[in-house]
Order: sequence, then C-alpha cells, then structure tokens
Amino acid sequence: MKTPIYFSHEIRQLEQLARESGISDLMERAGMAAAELARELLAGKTSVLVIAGPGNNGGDALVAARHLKAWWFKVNIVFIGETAKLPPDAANALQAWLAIGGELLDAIPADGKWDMVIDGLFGIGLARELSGRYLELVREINRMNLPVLALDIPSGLDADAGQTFRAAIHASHTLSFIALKPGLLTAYGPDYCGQIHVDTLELDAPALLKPNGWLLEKTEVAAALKPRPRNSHKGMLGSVGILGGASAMCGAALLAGRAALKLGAGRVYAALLADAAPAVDIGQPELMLCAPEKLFQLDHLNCLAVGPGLGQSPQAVQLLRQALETELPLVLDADALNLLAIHDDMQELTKSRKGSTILTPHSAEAARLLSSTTHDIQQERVHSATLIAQRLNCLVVLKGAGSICATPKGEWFVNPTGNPGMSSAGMGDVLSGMIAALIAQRLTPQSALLLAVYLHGAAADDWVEQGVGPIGLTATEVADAARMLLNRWIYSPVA
Ligand SMILES: NC(=O)C1=CN([C@@H]2O[C@H](COP(=O)(O)OP(=O)(O)OC[C@H]3O[C@@H](n4cnc5c(N)ncnc54)[C@H](O)[C@@H]3O)[C@@H](O)[C@H]2O)[C@@H](O)CC1
Ligand SMILES: [K+]
Repeated sequence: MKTPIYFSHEIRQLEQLARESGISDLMERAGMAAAELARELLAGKTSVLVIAGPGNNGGDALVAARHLKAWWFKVNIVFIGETAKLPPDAANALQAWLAIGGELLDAIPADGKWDMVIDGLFGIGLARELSGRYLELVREINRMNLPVLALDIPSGLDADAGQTFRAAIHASHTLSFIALKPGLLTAYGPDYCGQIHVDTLELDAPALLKPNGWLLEKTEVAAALKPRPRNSHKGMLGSVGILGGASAMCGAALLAGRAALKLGAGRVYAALLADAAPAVDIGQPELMLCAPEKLFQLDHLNCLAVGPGLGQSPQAVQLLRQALETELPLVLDADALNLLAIHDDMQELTKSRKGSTILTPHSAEAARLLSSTTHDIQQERVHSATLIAQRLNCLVVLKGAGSICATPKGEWFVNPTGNPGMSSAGMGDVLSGMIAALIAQRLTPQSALLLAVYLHGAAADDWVEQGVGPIGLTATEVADAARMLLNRWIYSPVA
C-alpha cells in the first residue's frame, strides 16, 4: 500500500469529511493511539510528563494522559493556556481528566523525574513564531534530554514546510495522526521528528480525499526494474551521454559517467568541453570520452545528462540549446539549470519538448529558476518543486534533506532516504548519471527519477550504517553502494 502525504489544510478537510460521515471521536482515537505507543516505548518504565497546549493537540495529550493514568503510570500534566478557551473536544478531554482525579500544573516542577515526555503543546494549528512561556517551555523540554513522544508533530515545527517557528521540540518519536505531513519529512523535519509513526485513526484517507503527495518507498520504486534476461546485450541496456566537464570541472562529468556505468547503462559516453580534456578516463576506462560535437552525431543515445561541470561559456549555451532541440530524454543539472534560468528561449524550448526533461536543482538553483530566494524555496519546498515542474513541463527533483520529486501533473513525492554525508561535492553529478542510466534501461523517466533519488539516499545510508560517513562520505562511494543495493533489491529481494 502506498503511503499518502497531506498538507495540514487537507488534514483539516479529512477531519471535516470524517465528521460529516458521522465520526466524532477522532480525538479519543488519537489519544488512545498515543497512550498505546507511549506504553510500548516506556517498556516497563513508569513515569511520564505530559505537556498540553491550548488547542486540540493539547486535547490529544489529555486523552493520552487519562489512559496512562488508568493503566497505573505516574502522570504529571503541565498545561499552558486558558482552560476556558479550549476548543470543545479538548475541553471535554480536560473534564474527563479532572473527573478521574487528574490535576494540571502550570510549570514543570524543578525536582521532578520522568522517563518520558509527551509533547502535546502544538500540532498543525501552530500559526506563528513561538514566544514567551511557550518558547521557554520548548527550550526547557529540550534541555531535559529525555525521550520525547511528539503528538502529531514536534511542537514548533511547521507541518507543511518543515521549518521551525523559532524553536521546536526535539522528539525521539513522532506519532502523526491520520497521515504524514510534508513538514515531518523535509527541510528540518527529519532533524526534529526522530522515528516517525503514523496512526490513521481508522480513516481511509485516500478514499476520502485524493492525495497529491506520496512517500517514496523501496517496494514501490524498486518494482520498476526487472531482472535482465540471460540473453541480453549492451544495446538492450541503452546508451547514456554526459555533456559537461569544462576546464577545471572534468571530474563532475566523469563522476556522472561512472555512476551511469555502475547503474547498468550498456554504453556511456562523456563529452567534455575542456580544451585539455583527457582522452581516456584512466580510473574508469570503460567510459568513452569524446568531443561534444561527436555526442550529437551518435544515433543510439537513449538519454543525455547535461550540466555536470558544464560551465556557462558560449559553447555551453550553444550545446545546451542543441540538447534541448533533440527529442532525447534529458537530465539537466548544475550549470544547465543556471543557463536555463537566464535564457527565456531555452525555457520555451523546454516546455514544448517531445522528449522528457528532468531537472535536478538544489535550493539555490531552484531559486534561480523561479526568480526567488533560497530562503523562500526552503520555506515552500513542495510548492517550489511542483511550480517548476508545471511551469517548465518537466519532472523535477528539488534536492536537500527530504528531496521533493514533482511532476507536471501536480503529483509530488518526498524521499525519506539520505543523510548529511551527502552534503559533499559530486553527489549531484552521481545522481544525474544514475537517473540517465535508468532511463537508458527503458524505465519511464518518472520511474527512473523516483528510483534513482531513493536509491542515491539509501546508498549513502548504507555506508553510514557501516560506519563510513556521514563524515567524509564520497560521491564515488555512493555510486558503488547504489550498484550493490540495486543488484540486491532486484536479484535477492528478500535480503
Ligand atoms: N485535524 C484532525 O483531524 C485532528 C486533530 N487532532 C489534533 O488537533 C491538532 C490541531 O488542533 P488545533 O487546530 O486546535 O491546533 P493546535 O492544538 O496545534 O494549536 C492551536 C492553538 O494554538 C494557538 N497558537 C498557534 N500558534 C501559537 C503560538 N505561536 N503561540 C501561542 N499560541 C499559538 C492557537 O491560537 C490555538 O489556540 C492536530 O495537530 C492534532 O494533534 C486530533 O485530535 C485528531 C484529529
Ligand atoms: K506536538
């Protein structure tokens, strides 16, 4: 089953649709799910500090506290807000808490000792920067250094953008209600959420409201590539061209080319723009190096990646335009994106191309494409990726923690794999080569993009699990691990 992702306004729509269908106990369901998860995580330990805020997130916390108390846990609740202003469901939850003899504290007792904190301060209703007592409380909880179970979303995190409202609770676990939200998975989300759990509250969300966002998952992305027939030859496996490698940047094109080879392309040509370009890649002699003009004379290319080390010379401009005029599937990265951003005619060419175009910007490149700022892109990563995809009629991956893939039809995907070891030179070049290799092997451009993005991050994660990285992880190593994982997923899928 695919995992949907909804913006917070869509979660509210779902709540409304559930109410209209006669479901009125969502807060009870959420509180029970939270209590059950807390009990499991406490694993025999007994005391819990519950933080309840002024809205329905606080209500969830009050319900969870009531169940934990009934199960004989030692529970203290700190409530910050005005009880008279609680929304109706939360007010009921408070009455039920008081009815079993529960009390409310207005600050964390200085001498208290707890095994876990349950964070029900703010959920998807957080609407502005934290300040005053709320801000102090968030900082105080973070200083306590205890395991924290965040309800719905760590308080302080924006459920849609993954940005913090000045500060946010560092959770060790987050229990997301109804469905995932993008802010848990992108930008700062992964830094604050810890392990993410989802409880659907027994709602079949996709049946109620068609999702546009999905989580990338191994079972989905790996299904795109099938085992090869024994009777295969390199022509069947496709030919990739890499265009880039201007003076002092040959390495970028070589990295992309090597990654394409390792991801299984039958033949890979790297056309380097540098005057003193090498004639052979000594480290990877399987790679065929050629002059840029030669690349366009080949009649058997299946995909062309333009950009790694391309530079912005007049020759680069002319070659990019030539590439856009072909009907080949194109992967555009780095300076190809920067040139696209400043040449309106090339944007028009991109929109009307017959072949698919895949753009792989990081946030600064996306900002140039949208005449925006990196800050604004990061504030709206999903929206930015879908906007580029729709404006330029192309597939997009907006790279960075929780990469966003977007299609021109408005569908988007968030990638959960990857780690900070990938913040190093050459990682993007490798990704371009990987996407191109999968397209050359006849995956649809969208399947190739989604598989490559997921695999790229998973390969880096694999190294970190082995203790290599995140510090010092190299792009070459990621390509090697991607090859190994891909073979494992296809030929030993159980492992
Ligand atoms: N939407 C749903 O279907 C469900 C929602 N539930 C819970 O309800 C939450 C949403 O509840 P609410 O909409 O009441 O929102 P929240 O509980 O997240 O917070 C809203 C309250 O916080 C205040 N507030 C917002 N930003 C503030 C700031 N910076 N400083 C101080 N006060 C601030 C608002 O004025 C409002 O009183 C969800 O996250 C979830 O935990 C669950 O009960 C289950 C079902
Ligand atoms: K919370």
